[in-house]
Amino acid sequence: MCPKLCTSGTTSSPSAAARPSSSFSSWRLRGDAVRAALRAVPANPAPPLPVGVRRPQRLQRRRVGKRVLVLQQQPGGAHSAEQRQHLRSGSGRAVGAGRAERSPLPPPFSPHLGQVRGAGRSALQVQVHQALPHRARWLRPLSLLPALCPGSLSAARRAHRSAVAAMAAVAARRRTGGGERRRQGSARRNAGPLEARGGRLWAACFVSAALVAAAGGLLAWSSRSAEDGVAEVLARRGETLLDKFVEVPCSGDYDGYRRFEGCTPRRCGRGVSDVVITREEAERIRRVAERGLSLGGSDGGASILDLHSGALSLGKQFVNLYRYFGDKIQGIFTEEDFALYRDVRQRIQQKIAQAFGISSSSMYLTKPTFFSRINSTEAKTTHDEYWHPHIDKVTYGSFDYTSLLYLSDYAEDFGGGRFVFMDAGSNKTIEPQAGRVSFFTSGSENLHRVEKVHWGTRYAITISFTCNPDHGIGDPVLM
Ligand SMILES: O=C(O)CCC(=O)C(=O)O
Ligand SMILES: [Fe+2]
Repeated sequence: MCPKLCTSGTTSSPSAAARPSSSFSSWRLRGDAVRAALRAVPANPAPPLPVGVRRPQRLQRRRVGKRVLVLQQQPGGAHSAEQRQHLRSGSGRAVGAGRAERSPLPPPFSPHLGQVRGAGRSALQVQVHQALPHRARWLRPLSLLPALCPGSLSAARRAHRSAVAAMAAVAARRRTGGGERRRQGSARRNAGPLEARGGRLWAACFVSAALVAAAGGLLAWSSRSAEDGVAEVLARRGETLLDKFVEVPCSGDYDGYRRFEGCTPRRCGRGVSDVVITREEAERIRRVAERGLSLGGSDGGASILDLHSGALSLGKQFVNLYRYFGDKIQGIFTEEDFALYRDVRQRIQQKIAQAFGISSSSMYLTKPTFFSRINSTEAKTTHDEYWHPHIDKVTYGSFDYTSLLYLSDYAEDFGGGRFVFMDAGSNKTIEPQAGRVSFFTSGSENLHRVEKVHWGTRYAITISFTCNPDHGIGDPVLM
């Protein structure tokens, strides 16, 4: 048994010279110790980009029916030069359908910025605006106050002015003595009824405004979870969905790629199932993720671990787990962990094949396949910005079918962090729960994003499939 984590069919092992030397006595090393050790690692020359790796494009247009979707990528693409270097100089464990190739670029969250343009009213309304701060939403109904009771407002203002005048008169009387008494009396007499009337109106108005604010607050509360726009919940946490499937018209995205009949989507859509993977299995996989990610972790809120390439978030960059930890990672993962991964992957693949009416054997696991761990820590680099709307086929190229296996529970382990399909008119959300599998065709018919995580930690694993055998990869295995 190879003590290192390998991908089936590969024989290469990390160069000993490139490994951190002394400080790695245990895989339990975390954070600062790991960072310090890695600083001691000499930089490696960057070989050319692997064949087949798509260079990030700054602007991509996708046609969805009559609508034009413009996707803008952040400057620098998905990875900085430094990050690319780390990964390119990795151990080269990836295997595509039996042929060796170098490690792919890591998967991290697509830092794509979604933006939609369209002709007139038929344009797809992608709601990417920033949510108002929570308190501002509560206050918003108060702006309706003048419209609700303008009369009472002016009466209240008049009453206020009269009261001020009366108080001024009292002060003047104190200053000037009894001569002013008569005038003050009349001022008070004039102010009295007005003040009372205005006060009552003001109180009534205040109460109604408070009611409106409360109702608005309630609305804001319910829509806060959606963060933006109208949302329909496709899968609620707590329910057990057997086989939920919603068909959506395919985009033309697949036309730009070689078609593989019997696999390339002709029928598009999205599905959710809570019975493919058990909660116990999800919890076991989550423990694998926790162990792997405990070796590193992003300074920002989003960390990934790609079992296939070995890409692991560390600070503001990525390192290759296999390269930098070498033999030291033995003990982190067991044979059973990988058998479980394979089993889970197979069952998800079969589920997808069944839902889309294709043969499971025509689909191939593709890269990247990765664990994600998200918390509410502020993003430090664009790689931490997981919440941007994106299309997997644009982001990852080879994807035809995307699946997500959730490993923790929305509203119990974390707040925010729901998955959102960004549809015209009404977004559709999926509330993660441990063991829930969500899958969908990867084209722009399934534009999506993840809500920001407000508290707690969210774990998931992305497992995706391609129809092109050349883009297929083997399951990661412990050899
Ligand atoms: O974690 C999720 O729910 C979605 C992640 C995602 O969109 C992706 O990996 O492309
Ligand atoms: Fe995605």
